[in-house]
Amino acid sequence: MLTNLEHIGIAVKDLAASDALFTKLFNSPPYKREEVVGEGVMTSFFRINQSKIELLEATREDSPIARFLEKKGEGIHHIAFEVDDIEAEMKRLQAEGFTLLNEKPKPGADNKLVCFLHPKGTGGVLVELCQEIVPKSQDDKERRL
Ligand SMILES: CC[C@@H](C(=O)O)C(=O)SCCNC(=O)CCNC(=O)[C@H](O)C(C)(C)COP(=O)(O)OP(=O)(O)OC[C@H]1O[C@@H](n2cnc3c(N)ncnc32)[C@H](O)[C@@H]1OP(=O)(O)O
Ligand SMILES: [Co+2]
Repeated sequence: MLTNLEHIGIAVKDLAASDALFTKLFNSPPYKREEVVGEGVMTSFFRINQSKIELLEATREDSPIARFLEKKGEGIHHIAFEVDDIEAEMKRLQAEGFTLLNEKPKPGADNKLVCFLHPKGTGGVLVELCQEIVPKSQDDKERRL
């Protein structure tokens, strides 16, 4: 089940310059920076109450962000939804005819497992599903309660 709009991803050319711009806009600095090597990105996260904005800068030429910037320039790159069970949701969406861009959940930023849906099948919007990674010990503890 999709439970929440988790974040909006914005592709930027220069993370330092965009951090400064969005800090002014939100009147609040980013709460973290994190590199996701598998995606070829450096991210920066802002929180506005319940809402989260993810800025993404490419760290290599074959990164999806580098390709997007080349073709479309800076701007909204994807929207991400929180899900309670990512594997079940991937199965459901595939059965509904959506194209998954990864067969298995993969590591994202901010302690999440993620999966992307091809924008060609989602009205031209790149959609990310994400599920929080629960530390094994905490998961076990919750099961015992
Ligand atoms: C930080 C980790 C994680 C998190 O935790 O939040 C992230 O957010 S990582 C974000 C970066 N990673 C990804 O985007 C992975 C998924 N993306 C992809 O697999 C590819 O980018 C893609 C969507 C399959 C496109 O790749 P490719 O086919 O190689 O590029 P093209 O440029 O040829 O695009 C084909 C087609 O799709 C349109 N397109 C591409 N990107 C987007 C987009 N972000 N939103 C909407 N549409 C997009 C592109 O315009 C092309 O259309 P046509 O020109 O009409 O053919
Ligand atoms: Co994202």
